Amino acid sequence: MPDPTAPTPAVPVPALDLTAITAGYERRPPVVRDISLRVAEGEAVGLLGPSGCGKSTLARVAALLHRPRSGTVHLAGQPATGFRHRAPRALRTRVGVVFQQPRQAADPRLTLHDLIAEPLRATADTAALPDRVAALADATGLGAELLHRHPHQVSDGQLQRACLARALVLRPALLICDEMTAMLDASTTAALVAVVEDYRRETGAALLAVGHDRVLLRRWCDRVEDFPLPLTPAA
Ligand SMILES: Nc1ncnc2c1ncn2[C@@H]1O[C@H](COP(=O)(O)OP(=O)(O)OP(=O)(O)O)[C@@H](O)[C@H]1O
Repeated sequence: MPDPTAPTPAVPVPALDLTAITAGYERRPPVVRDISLRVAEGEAVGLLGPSGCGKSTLARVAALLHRPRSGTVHLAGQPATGFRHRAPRALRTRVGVVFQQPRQAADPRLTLHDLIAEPLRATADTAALPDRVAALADATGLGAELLHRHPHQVSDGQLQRACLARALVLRPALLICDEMTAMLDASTTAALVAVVEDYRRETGAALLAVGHDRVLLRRWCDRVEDFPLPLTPAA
């Protein structure tokens, strides 16, 4: 007989819980229909699918950058949808995102240093800024000289390193990599994957990695899902 006075074991709270997400653009038909996906605390999930199937749209919903038409997003058990405008900053900063095209993502007016530092400047934690930027530049393989350059003065690979450093600067509990390595050569891909793995080992952060490369995602992730996903959340 189970002991009724025994404490109930804590139910693990997923890092990300997307439930019945439908999302699209303007008045067009939705590109994501009734999709659910759960990423457990500390888990790395790969999301595979052909071009145009809606993976990036779902990733943007998960990153709280695109408002779904219906469905809910929970981050570490906290509802992150249903707000009148954007989700509160405290929720948005729990997620770090890296996109495929660093030139579209990076503000061309900022030096790489400021690109990395900017999210931290908006917090009360500015004292940590020099050390955090230096450590991330080091981890991502950006030499000090590169940090003074602007995006047009560096290669795509160098800019993507800076974008990854920026995504990690607030130490997110969930990192979303949307085709992060699609434009990169094999050695830069390996270097950036290693940075993410080190970060996850150190912090226990969860990962949602979106891409086309099944071999890479299989190697990188605990679980790989094909898009469209099952209509019920993964166990
Ligand atoms: N800002 C936008 N405005 C209008 N339609 C969009 C927008 N972004 C994406 N779409 C459309 O939504 C659909 C899904 O796009 P999405 O980028 O989510 O797919 P994807 O699976 O990530 O593709 P890829 O692997 O090529 O990046 C496509 O038909 C695309 O044309």
